[in-house]
Amino acid sequence: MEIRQPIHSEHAKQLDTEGLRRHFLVDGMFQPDQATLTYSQIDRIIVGGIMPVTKPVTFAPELGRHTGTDFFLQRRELGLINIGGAARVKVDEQTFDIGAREALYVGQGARLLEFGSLDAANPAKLYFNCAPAHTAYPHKKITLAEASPETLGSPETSNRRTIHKFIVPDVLPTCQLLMGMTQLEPGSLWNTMPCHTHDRRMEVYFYFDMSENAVVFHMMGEPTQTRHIVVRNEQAVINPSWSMHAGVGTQAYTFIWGMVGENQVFKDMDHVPMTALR
Ligand SMILES: O=C[C@H](O)[C@@H](O)CC(=O)C(=O)O
Ligand SMILES: [Zn+2]
Repeated sequence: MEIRQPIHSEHAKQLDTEGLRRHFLVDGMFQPDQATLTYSQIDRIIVGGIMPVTKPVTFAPELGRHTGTDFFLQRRELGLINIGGAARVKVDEQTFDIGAREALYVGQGARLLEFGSLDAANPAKLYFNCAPAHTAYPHKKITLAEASPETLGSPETSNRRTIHKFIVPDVLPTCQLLMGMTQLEPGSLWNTMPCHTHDRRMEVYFYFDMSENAVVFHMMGEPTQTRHIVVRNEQAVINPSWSMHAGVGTQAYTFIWGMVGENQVFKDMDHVPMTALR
């Protein structure tokens, strides 16, 4: 498991391209028959990918070595969204079939997790966020139809997109984790612009549905000190609370956002006036 230290905005603004990528970009998340984990000390979120191909991937109690607990989710909750083929996930005695673009919430206290693909030729790709938790809420599958949708933007401003809120208080209770998936309409290239910060929550953006030659210029930094990171298919960016976050692609794309921190109010954002951006 890789550890990322928290970072001050005064340090971040001095970084060059390589430095920004080292601190904020998460790459190579999907490895055959493996789980990959990146632990950010910002709100202690763990970001990762699970791609079972020839055999199931398990989260056995030993994984608790990373968290100093008897088992991995002893004091944590986990949310995942499947961006690949059909998956079967076993959580202790329960079994969940998670199709493409469906989500699963696993509450605190789950000991044994097993992630399998139903078809090795079209393996599941389970992108997950995991955060410290204080109580056990029920495990729950969330379909795309159950995710509370919100369509924003317009073709004129190239930001027409639908925000599918999978893991939010309107859909199910969690300790702190919020997750959703934002899909851009063909020809729309901008996400989250006009942009915002939320000093009370950090956020990770994971981009996918991109062709080999497509890139997203992900914008981050203090609103008056913006920087960009060139992001390719299936890469994620860690956005500290002080950082704005938005992106523009060379083609339409989809991304998963996940947030942890102080509150769970989706609309609790500090909107940045367009005239303030530098
Ligand atoms: O705090 C909320 C997050 O930044 C995203 O939900 C925004 C987003 O998906 C979008 O506007 O495209
Ligand atoms: Zn945000």
